[in-house]
Amino acid sequence: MIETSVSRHHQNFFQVIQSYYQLTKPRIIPLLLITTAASMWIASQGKVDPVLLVATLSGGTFAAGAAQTINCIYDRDIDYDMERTRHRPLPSGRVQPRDALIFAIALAVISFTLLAVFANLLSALLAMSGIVFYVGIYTHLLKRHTTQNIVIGGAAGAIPALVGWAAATGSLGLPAWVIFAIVFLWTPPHFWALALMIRDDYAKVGVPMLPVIAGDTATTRQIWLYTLILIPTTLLLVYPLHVSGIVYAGIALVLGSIFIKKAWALLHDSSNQQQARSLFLYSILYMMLLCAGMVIDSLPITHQVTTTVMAFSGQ
Ligand code: HEM
Ligand SMILES: CC(C)=CCC/C(C)=C/CC/C(C)=C/COP(=O)(O)OP(=O)(O)O
Repeated sequence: MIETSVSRHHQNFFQVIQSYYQLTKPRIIPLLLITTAASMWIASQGKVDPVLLVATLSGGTFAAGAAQTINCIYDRDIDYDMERTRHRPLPSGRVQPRDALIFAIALAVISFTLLAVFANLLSALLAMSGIVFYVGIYTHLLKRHTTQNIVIGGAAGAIPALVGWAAATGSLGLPAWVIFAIVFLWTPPHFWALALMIRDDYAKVGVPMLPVIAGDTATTRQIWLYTLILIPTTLLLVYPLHVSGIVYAGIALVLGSIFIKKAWALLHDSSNQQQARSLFLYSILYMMLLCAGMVIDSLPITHQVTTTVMAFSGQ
C-alpha cells in the first residue's frame, strides 16, 4: 500500500474535503431525502412548514452520511478488493479510519441535534436507529453472512420515511408504515437488479449476495415476487388509508405497470445484463416519481382541482 501513504500526503484542501464528502456515498442520499420529504408532505396534508422541511432534510443528510461513513470504515477490507469500490477514500488511503470515525460521530451528533431541536425527539431517535440498523444489523450481522442481507438490511433505507412522518407529526401513523413498507419492498428489486450485473465482484470477496449463491434465475424470480407485492402496497395509501387520492393512484399504477413489465422481461431472460441494468435504473426513477406523485397529490391545489372535476363529471 505504498500508493496509500503517498496519496495521503499530497492532497490539497479541496481534495481532503472531497474525500470526506465521498465517505458519505453522496449519490444515494438525495433519494433517501425524497422519501423523507414525501412522507412529510402526506403527513402534513400538503402544507409543510419550510423551516421544518429544511431542518429535517439536513438532519437526514447528516444521519445518512454518518451511517455510510461507518459502513465505509467497516467494509474497507472488501472495498479494497472490489474494482468498483477500490478508489473509495479509505481503501485508497486518502482518509484514516480513525479520522473517518470522528467525522461520522460529528455528523451523527449534528443530525441528532438538528432533528431534536427543530423537529422532535422521536425523529432524532429514529434517525439514530437508522444508523445503528444499517451499521449493526446490515453491515455487521447480515451483509457477509446471508443472501437475505439486503431484504432485512433494507429496513435501514426505509427508516428515512419514518423520520419524515415523525418530524411532521411527532408520532408514527399507519401511513408512515406503508411508506416504510414501499421502500422496504422496493429495495430487493433495486439492489438485486444491480447485483446481477456486479455479481462477480461480490463473489470475489465472499459476500453472499443472492445472485452469487442462488444464481440468476432464482434472483429474477425473487425480484418478480417483490415487485408483485410492491405495486399493491403502493395503493394502500389510497385504499383503505385514504391519505392519497386519484392523482397518486394514477401515477402509482402507471409507474407500477412499467416496473412489472421490466421485472417480467428480466424474469424471462434472467442472464440478460441489459434488462437487469434497465430495471436497476428504472427502480431509481420509479421511487423518485412515486414520491413526486405523493407530494403532488397531497397539495391543496390538487385536491381542489380533483374535487371540482369530480363534481362536474358527476352532473
Ligand atoms: C440494503 C439496501 C441497499 C443496498 C445494498 C443498495 C446498494 C446499492 C449499490 C451497491 C449501488 C451502486 C452504487 C455505487 O456504485 O456506489 C446503489 C445505487 C443507488 N442506490 Fe441503492 N441500495 C440499497 C438501498 C437503497 C435505498 C433505500 C435507496 C434510496 C431510497 C437507494 C438509492 C440508490 C441510488 C439513488 C443509487 C444510484 C446512485 C448513483 O447514481 O450511482 N438505495 N445502491
Ligand atoms: C435514517 C438513516 C440514517 C438511514 C440510513 C439508511 C442508509 C444509509 C441506507 C443506505 C442503503 C444503501 C445504499 C446501502 C449500500 O449498500 P452497501 O454498503 O453494501 O453498498 P456497497 O457495496 O456500495 O458498499
